[in-house]
Amino acid sequence: MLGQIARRLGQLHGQQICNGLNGVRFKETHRHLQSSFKTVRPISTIPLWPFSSRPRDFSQPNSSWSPEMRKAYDHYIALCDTDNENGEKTKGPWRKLPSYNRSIKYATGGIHLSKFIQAENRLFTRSVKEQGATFEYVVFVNKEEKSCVCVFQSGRLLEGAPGHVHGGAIATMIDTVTGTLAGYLSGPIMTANLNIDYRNPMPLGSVVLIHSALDRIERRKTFITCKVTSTDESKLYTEATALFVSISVGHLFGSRN
Ligand SMILES: CCCCCCCCCCCCCCCC(=O)SCCNC(=O)CCNC(=O)[C@H](O)C(C)(C)COP(=O)(O)OP(=O)(O)OC[C@H]1O[C@@H](n2cnc3c(N)ncnc32)[C@H](O)[C@@H]1OP(=O)(O)O
Repeated sequence: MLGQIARRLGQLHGQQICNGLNGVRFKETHRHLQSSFKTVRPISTIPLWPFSSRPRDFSQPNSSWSPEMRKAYDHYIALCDTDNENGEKTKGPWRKLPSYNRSIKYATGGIHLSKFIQAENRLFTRSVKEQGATFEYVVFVNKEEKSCVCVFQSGRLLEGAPGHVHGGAIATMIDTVTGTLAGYLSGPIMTANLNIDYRNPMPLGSVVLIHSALDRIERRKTFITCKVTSTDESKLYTEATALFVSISVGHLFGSRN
């Protein structure tokens, strides 16, 4: 099929050049030929796949981010790999993970599959288009320490108790961050158990850090601990433990491991 698409594109490409030559005097033909070559790209640069192959990373700074969110982001970005003045890479302990609007996009070839498989589905935390209205977050992992930190800014649509973040929204973020770490360390997983202690109410619109770390791995079980604090870490909002069980992809389609 790809061969057919390539041949068809090749034909169209040739037609465009030939059409440009028809009935045109030499000088004009020459000029036209030049402009044809300027505007018509060589076949090797024409994407054969009709869709964009670069998924959008939703964890990039945007105008809804408060100065505190941006400061925390810049702090961790400075601890990631950087290029120095000589163009050499300096290794940093942290790595920023991209964040897509469907988890299928993390799988090999998933970017393309997501256009066909239940294409309207969206990851819960990335389902609202209005920037800043719900979950603004970015996750950094530290491979050596088997830990991660998420900088999270809650939006106005996440209200629970008046002026404060809904406990379910906090649970969603804890599941997302601990699940991201478990998936990063153990491959495909699902949440089996999540225990949460809400210690202090979290003001709506505030920026917090969600720290997650590996506790232990036992057979198919990955145990993660989690603490949610203010950005200066002086205030503890929430504590949690989570258990993730490794699954085969078949598990998502009804078959047991
Ligand atoms: C660059 C890469 C980055 C990756 C970046 C990815 C980005 C993407 C971001 C999104 C990240 C969102 C992360 C959300 C993830 C969900 O929210 S998943 C949705 C919520 N979870 C579910 O719906 C799961 C429903 N439950 C199930 O499907 C099944 O019960 C489970 C959990 C898969 C386990 O079933 P099973 O495979 O048959 O396993 P089973 O033999 O029963 O148990 C295995 C072991 O676990 C234990 N166990 C099972 N359940 C429990 C339990 N509830 N409590 C205690 N122990 C248990 C068993 O006792 C057993 O222990 P051992 O005998 O080995 O000691």
